[in-house]
Amino acid sequence: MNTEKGNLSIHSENIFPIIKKWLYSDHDIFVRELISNGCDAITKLKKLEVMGETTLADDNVFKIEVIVDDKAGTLTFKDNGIGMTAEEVKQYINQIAFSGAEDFLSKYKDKANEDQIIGHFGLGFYSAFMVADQVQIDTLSFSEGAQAVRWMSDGSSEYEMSDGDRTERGTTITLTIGEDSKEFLNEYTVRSTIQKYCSLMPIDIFLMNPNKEEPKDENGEPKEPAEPTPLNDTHPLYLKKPNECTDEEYKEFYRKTFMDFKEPLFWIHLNMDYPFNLKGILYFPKLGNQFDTMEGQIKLYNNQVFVADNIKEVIPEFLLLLKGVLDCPDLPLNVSRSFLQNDGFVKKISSYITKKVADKLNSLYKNDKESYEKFWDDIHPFIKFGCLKDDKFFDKTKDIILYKTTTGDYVTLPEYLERNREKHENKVYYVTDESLQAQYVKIFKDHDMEAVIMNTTIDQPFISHMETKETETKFARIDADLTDTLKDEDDTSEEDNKQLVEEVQEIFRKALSNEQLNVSLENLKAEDISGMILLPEESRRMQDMSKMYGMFGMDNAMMPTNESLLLNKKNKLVKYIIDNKDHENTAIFCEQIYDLAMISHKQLAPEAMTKFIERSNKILQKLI
Ligand SMILES: Nc1ncnc2c1ncn2[C@@H]1O[C@H](COP(=O)(O)OP(=O)(O)OP(=O)(O)O)[C@@H](O)[C@H]1O
Repeated sequence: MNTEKGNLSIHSENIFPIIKKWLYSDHDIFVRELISNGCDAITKLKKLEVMGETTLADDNVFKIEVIVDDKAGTLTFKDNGIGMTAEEVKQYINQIAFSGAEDFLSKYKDKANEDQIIGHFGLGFYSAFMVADQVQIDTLSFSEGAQAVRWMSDGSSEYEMSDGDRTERGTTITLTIGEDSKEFLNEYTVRSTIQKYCSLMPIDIFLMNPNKEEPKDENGEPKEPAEPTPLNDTHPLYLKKPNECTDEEYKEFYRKTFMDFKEPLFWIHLNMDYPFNLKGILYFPKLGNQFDTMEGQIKLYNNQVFVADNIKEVIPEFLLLLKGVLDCPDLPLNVSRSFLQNDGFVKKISSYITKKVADKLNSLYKNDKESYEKFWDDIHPFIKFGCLKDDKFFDKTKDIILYKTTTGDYVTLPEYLERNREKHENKVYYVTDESLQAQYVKIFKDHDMEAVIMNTTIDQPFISHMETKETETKFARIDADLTDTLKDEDDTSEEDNKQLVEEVQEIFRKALSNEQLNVSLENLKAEDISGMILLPEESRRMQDMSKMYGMFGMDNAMMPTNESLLLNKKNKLVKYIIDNKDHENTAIFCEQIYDLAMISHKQLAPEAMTKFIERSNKILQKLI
């Protein structure tokens, strides 16, 4: 063939700089594009062999080699696939590849980042120019008597084609890396890029570096080179049938894929062929400690080619808290994200995944309740978040939501309500901080009562959600009010009691110099409790909200607190105060009782704490 020069069918001379800039954020995807072209070329040849169209040598081993040569300034992708004839290069590279790129650019160039297409599928061969000043193709078609072809372009929309000298079937694509993309001449960068995009591709990928010093043995002699190992796993576990996979294999796949050496709790193997093709494994990770934010990672693949992490248009948001791999060849990934969001097919996939997750949780609850309870502390934030986000998920899981009680066991809401019906009907008492509220928990325990532990960030919105769904049931924090169970009979008449309360309130207000203080009096069964702070549930929720949102600049101190001091009429100290209003010790008793009640309600402010310590010391000294 004579050397042929031509013009690519691209209208704008400036197309390369535009696309380079536009794709700047992840221009490493050219690695994925060129390697997956190599995989396709090999897959096509395999198919031809199956069809009897060609025979392969007995020692034929399919592979893709990536060669980083920093001295020559090149990065090379070599496959032994189907190859191309001169005609095919003209058709596929000069026309299809470039017209594809032009089409891509005209569609997306104005949309900038906010509407990027998912993972830039469809960019193909052309993406090489994002990093290369020059691209050379050397290819030899599998067809008998084919002539090798060389094609070159410097990205200026002109190309040159001539006979090539490749002697083995397949294609080599050599990129002369441009000045501002030199990182792709670094073996480590190339390796991690291949691992990012190609770790599950179906053909073995090897990385070579001809400039690497040969390893030497202790005598300084060159060592026998180690057998090269591929960078990828060509048969990812999710392709196997679930009943053929062992627990160890699932754990191993998890470790390898997420570099997480904590064992996952359990997993769901998705394997669907109809009405759409979806395979994958979702793992429920173990939370490291309570401070770990739940941050999952769902890797999306298209026929074993990595697309992107955590695409919330395809995967329901709450599932992004899990870790997993999903491979869906049917997804229309070369469209914009906003299209995906509104696509009925994508919605079906997403609700299928949600259903599978709910089914798995239900079957675990039914068939292995012991493990389910054991996992609960790790999985509950995820389930609760799912309930808040997705009504269907809530409907499917509402009966298997557990509540950890202060007695240490796990119960469902109906179970809790049933076993506490006598003491407080339709009311769930909860603890948000076990150590801070220890005093209240103790009182509950002393009276054979139980509260549930709701101590994570998700619990407050979850409680509100439950109250809208289960309108009969009310939730109250353990220090919100006093149940009748804690009170003893009181034979004081209402009128007398009212008067007494007013008197005691006056004494306390004076002692504490606090005219706003609300005091109430009850006959508590536990005599040794002098006082408790009660804060109505609604007021506390308001306070919490204002703390959370900073209440639009509103000063927290301006929020009415509505806290009230409940005094125990049966307690000796309280009795003493009532009988000795004017005694010199009365004020100090009032202050101390108030602070003690406050301490088991919330943390004292620094100033109050200092006073409390000083006063406690003074009281002790009086005992000498
Ligand atoms: N390594 C290769 N071996 C054989 N043919 C190739 C190779 N690379 C590219 N081609 C041919 O060039 C064509 C265009 O490649 P390009 O990567 O631009 O698009 P594509 O692979 O068809 O689709 P996509 O845009 O999804 O990557 C391919 O369809 C294929 O026929």
